[in-house]
Amino acid sequence: MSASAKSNAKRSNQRCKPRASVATPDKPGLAARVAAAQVLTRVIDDKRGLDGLLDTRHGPQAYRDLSEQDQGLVRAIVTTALRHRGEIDYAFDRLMDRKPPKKARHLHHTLHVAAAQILFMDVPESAAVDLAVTSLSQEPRSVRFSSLGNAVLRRMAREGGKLFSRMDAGARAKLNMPPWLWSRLKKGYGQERAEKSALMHMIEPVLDITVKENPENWAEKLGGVVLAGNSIRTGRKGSISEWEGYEDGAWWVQDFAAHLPVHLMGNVAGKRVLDLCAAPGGKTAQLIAAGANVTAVEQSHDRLERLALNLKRLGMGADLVQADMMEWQPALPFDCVLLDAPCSSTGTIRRHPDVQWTKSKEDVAALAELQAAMVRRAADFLQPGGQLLFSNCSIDRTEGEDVVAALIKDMPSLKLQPFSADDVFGRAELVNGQGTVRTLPCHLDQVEPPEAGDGEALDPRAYQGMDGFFAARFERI
Ligand SMILES: C[S@@+](CC[C@H](N)C(=O)[O-])C[C@H]1O[C@@H](n2cnc3c(N)ncnc32)[C@H](O)[C@@H]1O
Repeated sequence: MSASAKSNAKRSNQRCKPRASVATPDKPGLAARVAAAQVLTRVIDDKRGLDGLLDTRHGPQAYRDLSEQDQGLVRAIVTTALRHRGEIDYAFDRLMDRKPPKKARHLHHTLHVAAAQILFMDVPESAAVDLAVTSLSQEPRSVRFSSLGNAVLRRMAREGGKLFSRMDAGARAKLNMPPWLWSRLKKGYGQERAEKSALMHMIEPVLDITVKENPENWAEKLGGVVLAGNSIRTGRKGSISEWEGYEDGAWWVQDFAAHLPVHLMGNVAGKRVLDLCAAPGGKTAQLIAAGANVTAVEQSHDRLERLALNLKRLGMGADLVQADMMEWQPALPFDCVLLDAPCSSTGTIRRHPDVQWTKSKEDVAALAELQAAMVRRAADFLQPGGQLLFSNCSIDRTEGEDVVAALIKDMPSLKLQPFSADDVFGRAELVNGQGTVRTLPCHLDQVEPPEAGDGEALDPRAYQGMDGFFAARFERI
């Protein structure tokens, strides 16, 4: 071969080298593991939310190309890896003699995907190890780590379970929370409630729904229990569109905690109610079901569309406005305003274990400032004597109690109307000394699981707990 042909062949070989992240999914189960590592990379390194990444229209190509069954496997692996992230790091720290470079991200995420299966899932360990090592050896950035991966994962399969034998459940759960969030919880609510909440984060809960009417009837049909009012804890997880009553719009998914703010507004029948930051519309639906005339304001076009579709399924109507509430101006003041403000969503970690890895204390501080500005703006939309309900799904006091404490000091036109246990179905533990409602994942931990039906038997802990939420009620002077 001539020198120039050799050099052309070399160039062509270089062009043909497999590009980063293209692994040949030639073994059963490999494509799902490759996709799981990609999704985990986007959550941890790019701080992207899991819901968007596991969307069958917008998720990464490697995920969208999978069968429905493999997509389910990816979801299970990634959520397990996120729920147990601290334990997995702890195990690797003890089992690796030589630490790989921090920037070896493909290696890092592939090992986490394998460890989630080995330590916490019902997957044959040999398959989890073999597929991880194949994935490493097919990826140019990681090929040099494949024997290291093989050694550490085999060791994890042999010794991983024993590493935790002397650690109590609370200490294990604490490992799985980023240190900043753990110290906020401990400082805010004490060691016991912080540990119990961390434990709840490790279990995916069953779904709660709110029904338009006949809660007892629906609880029986869906194998659940009535928690209070129209809120039902079903005995189920999974694909809701196949459940009885979904098509007919008899109910919508809403955690017990998320259903409280509208309940706390009292009787809204016949009142003009402004629902700010309204999508996807669980609280809009509650307000309409309670007989209010609702104007719902939402900034995001896509999310407003989703709200409209949700109301359509429920056979409900409201005035829908796409606007930034900080700019919008209504023609007339309202009797009541609900501001369910954007927040860090740290109260929803049980259902969204990515949240604690995508949000930071800087995000919390910025959101708390935004919430304070939003409450001030929301007060302008009320007539004198009108009621403002401010809520969000953060478990950080910075976004709840602290916002309210500052408003009490410097906003004389708003008077806090404290809640009592009677406002929350007699549950005194949900009302704090400030007179605001503070729920935590460790609350509502005595729910009687429904009688076992013929469906999948669930961990009884999946029936306990609730989302973290905050709610404060003001009167406009
Ligand atoms: C926590 S979610 C609301 C959940 C909703 N209330 C429910 O119960 O289904 C917050 C919503 O506020 C919207 N939002 C954020 N900033 C806004 C603004 N300046 N004006 C109007 N909506 C806003 C977001 O797009 C998001 O849909």
